[in-house]
Amino acid sequence: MTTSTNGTGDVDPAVREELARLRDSIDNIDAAVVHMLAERFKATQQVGHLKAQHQLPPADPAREARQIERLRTLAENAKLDPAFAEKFLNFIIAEVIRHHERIAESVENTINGTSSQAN
Ligand SMILES: O=C(O)C(=O)C[C@]1(C(=O)O)C=C[C@@H](O)C=C1
Repeated sequence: MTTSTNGTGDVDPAVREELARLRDSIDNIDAAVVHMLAERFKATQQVGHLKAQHQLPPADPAREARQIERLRTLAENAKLDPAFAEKFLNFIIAEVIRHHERIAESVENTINGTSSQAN
C-alpha cells in the first residue's frame, strides 16, 4: 500500500485537496437528501390527515410492495445496492406509518372530545 504522508505525519496537500473536494460534494448531496426528505414528509403528513379523516388504515402493504419493486429497479439501474434501497425505503415508511398512527389518534380524540394534538 502507498502512503500519502510525507514522512513527518502530514498528509500530502494534493490528497488533502482531493478529500476536501469530495467532502464538499458529499455535503451538497446530504443537504439535497435532507431537503427531499423534508418535502416527502410534508406530502406524507397530508396523506396521514386524509387517511385519518376517511378512516383509512395507516399502512397500505400493496402500495409498499409496488414502491419497493420500483425502487429496487431504479437502484439496479443506478448501480446502487437494491437491498440497501429497499431497507432505506422501509425505514422511511416505518416512520411515516408511525406519524399516520399519531395523526389518526389525534383525529379520533378530536371526534371523541378528548384533547391532544398531532401535526
Ligand atoms: O401512500 C400511502 O398510502 C402512504 O401512506 C405513504 C406511504 C409512503 O411513505 O410512501 C406510507 C405508508 C403506506 O404503507 C404506503 C406508502
